[in-house]
Amino acid sequence: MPKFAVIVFPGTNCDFETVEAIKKAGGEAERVWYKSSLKDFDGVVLPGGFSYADYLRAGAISARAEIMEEVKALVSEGKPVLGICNGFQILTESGLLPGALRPNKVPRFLCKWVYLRVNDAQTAFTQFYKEGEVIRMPIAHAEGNYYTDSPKVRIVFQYSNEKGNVTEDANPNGSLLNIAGVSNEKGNVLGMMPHPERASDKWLGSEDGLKVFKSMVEYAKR
Ligand SMILES: NC(=O)CC[C@H](N)C(=O)O
Repeated sequence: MPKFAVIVFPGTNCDFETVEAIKKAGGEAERVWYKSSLKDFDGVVLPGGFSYADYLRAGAISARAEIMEEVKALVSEGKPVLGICNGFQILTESGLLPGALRPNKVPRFLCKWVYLRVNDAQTAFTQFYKEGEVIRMPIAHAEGNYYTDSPKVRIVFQYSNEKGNVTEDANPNGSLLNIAGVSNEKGNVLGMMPHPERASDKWLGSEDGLKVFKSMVEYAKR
């Protein structure tokens, strides 16, 4: 069974839920304090929260922690690395994903349910979805306004309406092309602002996020 490290920085707050979601998806998972080592793990999840209180820019300080060098090594070995919300911010700040997450267009914290269109079902985290599938998950962020000028990016999730139309109305934060999640060219690093772990059981209001973890667990078995 593949084993995942869920890295905990000072201020991380979605680590327990993320561990539960990975276990439900059939993997093993452990919370790993950022001063530890990543030996013996088949993949990594950087969960959400407010690491270092979003000081300077969200994710900027965590991105410079020593453990991120180990994360980079795992990425080059082809292992799956998922960043959720603050984790996505850490991935862009560390250069593991292109682009940046700027303050929301309306500069305040947004907490609400959104619809997403799956644009790329070929990554390590989306192989169990269908291209064009519409899924529902919560967002909770102040700095989720994604921008990039890099062509080396795969658009994985886009904010859409219920029918899957990628419209301006459906864009909560001003992201370029309604981008909610991107991966690297190889498809083994995914960053996403919506929270799949908060949509991983019916009693949470949706289990549409579970396939992110199921896909990742399956990919890590290879
Ligand atoms: N839920 C989160 O991970 C929040 C991320 C970050 N602290 C922000 O507000 O943008």
